[in-house]
Amino acid sequence: MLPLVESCSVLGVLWIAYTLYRRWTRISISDIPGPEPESFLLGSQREALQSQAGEASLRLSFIFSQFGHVIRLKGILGTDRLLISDPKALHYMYSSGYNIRKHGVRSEIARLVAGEGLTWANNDVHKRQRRVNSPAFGAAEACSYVPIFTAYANLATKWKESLGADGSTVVNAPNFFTRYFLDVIGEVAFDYRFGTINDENDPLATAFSSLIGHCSLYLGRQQSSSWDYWNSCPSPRLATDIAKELVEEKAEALLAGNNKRDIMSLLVKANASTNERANLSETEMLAQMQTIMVAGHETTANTMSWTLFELTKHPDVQTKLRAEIQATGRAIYARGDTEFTASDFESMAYTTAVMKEVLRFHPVTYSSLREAARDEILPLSKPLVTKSGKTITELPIAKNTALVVSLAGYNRNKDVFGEDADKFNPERWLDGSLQEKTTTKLGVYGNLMTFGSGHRACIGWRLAVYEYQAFLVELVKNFEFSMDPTLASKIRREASVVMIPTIAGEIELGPQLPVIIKAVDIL
Ligand code: HEM
Repeated sequence: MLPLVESCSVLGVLWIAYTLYRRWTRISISDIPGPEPESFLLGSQREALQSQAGEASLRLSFIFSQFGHVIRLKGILGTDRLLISDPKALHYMYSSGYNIRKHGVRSEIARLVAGEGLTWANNDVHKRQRRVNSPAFGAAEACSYVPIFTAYANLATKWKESLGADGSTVVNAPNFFTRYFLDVIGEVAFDYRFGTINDENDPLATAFSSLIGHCSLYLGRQQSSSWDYWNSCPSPRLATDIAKELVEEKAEALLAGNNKRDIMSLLVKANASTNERANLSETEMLAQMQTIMVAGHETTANTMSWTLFELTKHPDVQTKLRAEIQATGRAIYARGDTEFTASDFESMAYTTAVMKEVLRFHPVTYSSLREAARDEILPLSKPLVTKSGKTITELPIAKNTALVVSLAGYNRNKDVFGEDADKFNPERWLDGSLQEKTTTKLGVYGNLMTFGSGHRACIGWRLAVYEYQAFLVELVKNFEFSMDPTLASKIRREASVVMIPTIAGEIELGPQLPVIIKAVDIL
């Protein structure tokens, strides 16, 4: 047997030879400009994980704006990956089906958190799962949930009970919204009452309530060992057990001819009418429910928190928004109704503009990781100058190249959203300039990448938009929002699984956004 040193030397030589062979024979992206990595071992990973959400992409996009919106980043052990916010490249990627697939690492994380559901699946399995899920997420279904959204949003008036002598109080927005949006998704998805708003101790709510919010602070920032991470997570087993009972209950209701409209009942129904080879197994069905809970509550909850943050910074926007909400409210009253409907929501141009601007400026899912399933050529919107001085309009990439899609970077691309794309300005959605600028269509809402694009775009986006609007309308109708300026400057866009507000220096305290609220006289 060879002594250890000699064995290691042989292995080392083989590894170097293999690396050189790969370098000579494969398409290389090493000529694409990018920042110097912090070290060979970590590449730019630490910067990407420790800086604020989207910051790396926004800053780097700015630095390399003369080269276009594709940047090479170093991963661990010298591996290359591309950070992309170029509209044409993204359009190509998102219309390439599974040739540009979800990255294996992201699929694995999705499997650990939510099981083998939609966010985990790839290729034919994803296609099959998506087909069964789709009927539960159509436009009509989303509209039918508006009364539920409005009823829960109404409960926010409870804040009035805690106003102090000066007529104001401070609420930590993310804590509040996480509980509210969990209750809403419980009802819409399962027809199940979690009761977290009233601090009822429901076991399923406990299992879900912080699955992303709390755990992802660990996962995203890698501040602790994976052991700490799993210790901090609520029991996925418990969630599965309860989901199992619910699926059985829905199946029995379906057999008894009881047509319920919650997502799980619609899913059970769609599955029952799909032929056996194309339907979901029991494990897959349970994973869908876990997936919907995970994907569908922290996203909307944090979007609502970032909305309040912007409203505190822009009192003028708040005033204009409230005026439109009150005017629409009066029109609803005049026709003899009491609640906003989906078509009332759609008629509110300024409110919609504010929502789109928040979704553009604060995409809570700020990046997405893909990989090329085969050698590809990415078209570019603008010519890119490589490090060796070549100008290219197409970028060849090798099979398995990791592609970091910067949703945040694209949403602030000046070629798409105008020269003031770095500013929060709802008016851009009303002055007509965006339509003229936009050449490449992406996304499912407002040409934004906030809900992703293509065959893996957010399946719950319609539902999310109505839910978001119901809460925005109710809150702005009832309250005025402001913030202590010393705290406002300390708010961080924390790069967790979703973008969470925290306070600089107090990250270990979890999500924080202390907003001062005051009751508004309802006209
Ligand atoms: C503001 C709220 C939301 C935002 C910003 C958001 C964002 C996204 C994004 C960006 C993706 C695509 C990720 C990728 O490309 O890999 C996605 C996928 C997904 N979203 Fe949402 N989402 C929101 C709300 C919801 C809601 C309310 C639900 C369910 C009720 C939901 C369920 C899903 C599911 C199941 C997927 C996976 C789709 C697939 O892979 O086929 N989302 N979401």
